[in-house]
Amino acid sequence: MYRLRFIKPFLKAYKWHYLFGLFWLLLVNIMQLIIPRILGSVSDGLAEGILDSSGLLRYVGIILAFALVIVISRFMWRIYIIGTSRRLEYFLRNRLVEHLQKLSPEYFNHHKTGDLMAHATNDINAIRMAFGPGIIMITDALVISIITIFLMINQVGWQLTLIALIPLPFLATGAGFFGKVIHKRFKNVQEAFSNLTDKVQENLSGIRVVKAFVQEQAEIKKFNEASQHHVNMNMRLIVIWGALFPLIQVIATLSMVLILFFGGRAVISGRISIGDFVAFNSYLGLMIWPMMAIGWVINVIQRGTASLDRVNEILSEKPDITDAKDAVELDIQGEIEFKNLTFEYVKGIPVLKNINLKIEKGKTLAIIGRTGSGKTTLVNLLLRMANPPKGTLFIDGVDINKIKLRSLRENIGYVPQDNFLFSTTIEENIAFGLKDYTFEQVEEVAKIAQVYDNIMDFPDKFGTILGERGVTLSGGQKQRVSIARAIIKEPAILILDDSLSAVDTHTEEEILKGLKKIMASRTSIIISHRVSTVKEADEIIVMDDGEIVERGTHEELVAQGGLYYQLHIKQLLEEKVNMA
Ligand SMILES: Nc1ncnc2c1ncn2[C@@H]1O[C@H](COP(=O)(O)OP(=O)(O)OP(=O)(O)O)[C@@H](O)[C@H]1O
Repeated sequence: MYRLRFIKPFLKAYKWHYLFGLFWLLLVNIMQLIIPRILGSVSDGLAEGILDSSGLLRYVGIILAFALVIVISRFMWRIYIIGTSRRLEYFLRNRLVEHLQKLSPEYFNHHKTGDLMAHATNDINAIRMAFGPGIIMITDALVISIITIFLMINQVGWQLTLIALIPLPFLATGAGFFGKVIHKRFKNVQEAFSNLTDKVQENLSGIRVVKAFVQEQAEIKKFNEASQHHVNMNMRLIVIWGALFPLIQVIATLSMVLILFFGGRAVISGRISIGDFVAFNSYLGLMIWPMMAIGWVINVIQRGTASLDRVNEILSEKPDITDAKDAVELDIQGEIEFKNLTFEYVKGIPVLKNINLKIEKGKTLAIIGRTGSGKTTLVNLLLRMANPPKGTLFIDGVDINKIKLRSLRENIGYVPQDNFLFSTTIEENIAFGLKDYTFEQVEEVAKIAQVYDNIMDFPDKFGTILGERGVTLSGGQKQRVSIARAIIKEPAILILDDSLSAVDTHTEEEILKGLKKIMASRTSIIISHRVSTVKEADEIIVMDDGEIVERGTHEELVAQGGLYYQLHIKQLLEEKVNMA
């Protein structure tokens, strides 16, 4: 029952739906079981010559009435059981996606998107099958076989019933064995499929890299291999399914043959009537379906439980970045302080070492440094995309771990290095997550970010829909839309992580000029590789291998003649060469 812990609330809320559905299902079963008895009586009546036309018509009327009730009942159980299983699918998928949203970026570094997509599709589908068709099959199989056996004994005695049922234990063990193999092979198919999804997803997201490195053929080959593996795994599953059904058929036929022989002899010797024989045969016919269902239902339930285990595993994953119990809502002013901050993603490998830094409210800090020196990690901690150690990072004097995540992130305007844009309109991308905004605001921030004119050149202007990852925009345009998205929030803290790298120095200057007004009243952090981007900042820090190695204003750092100075000279030379 522990397995059901996450879907318990749903099952509780919908128990009456299931019970109501089961009621109709049982009604169908009972009706189906009575019909053979009626057929038996008709046969006897006909054989004994005591049935006239009006009597026959009465029986026809009864069977028709039964058929009508069966039609209505089937409709009802389908609505109530299959319908409820579809609601379960909806409930579980929403719960899963909601939970995934709460997990930290680190979780997604360690779990493939393709796998997670497979959980959200295949696994949830398998759970739905278990809680819809699976429940129907089990009920059918149990109710029909138990009542049928009882009726068979009642009709022709236990000896003949026993003979008819001899093949059944073989069927049960055979189905059990096949169920196990099917489950294993199905798992392999699932894994192969997840691998396939992953490949497609990576290939489409990375299409530019694939093309630029002329790797189309190599990628197609890799995909074909994965695809072939998926087919092979499916073939192995088909083989076992293919063997299962004939086996069930053989066993069912064996029962029929036994009954034909022994039942026929009983009729000849007069121990049972022809009517009994007909009814008994119909009962046996009714038993075949549940028998066949056994093999199928074992598979469905096994798949369902395996899928439920996988989904449970994700749902049990505790989000590691959450609000502390005593977290406070903070109207952030923008003072930031790092105190002796040392941070490591992997134990024993510090990426930031002993960082001491204070940024006064409204000031601008620029960070420059080699790639991998820890610049992005610094802002990741500020956004709490990772947890900084206690007592090392403060905003307005409050330990960042004690600030409610929502109030922290709502007060930070962040332009990430990877400018992800959604496949929606430019306007919606800029106003992302804002409930109240005016179109004028969108236009204004687009102007500040120097992307307004570009947008107005598109036929649909702000209504232009962007492709996946904003493919209709150039790298620089994407960066500027991202900047507009960050500043429309009017955040207390603005962070630009290498956000001007794809624009030329002239546009950069224009953007910085536009941002100056915005930044005057906000605390800003600008990360860049370019001296031209950072030189106006109130303080510049130079990072190297997780440490602050130089700090000061542009003039001070140039005067120091260190790393910053060398970078400055190198970039000045580059500019001159470019202009020449
Ligand atoms: N999630 C992570 N898990 C483990 N190590 C990480 C993780 N993210 C970054 N790192 C490592 O931390 C170090 C600092 O990375 P970071 O992204 O902060 O550098 P950066 O200065 O921003 O580089 P760039 O200028 O290239 O963006 C690198 O050595 C990187 O490999």
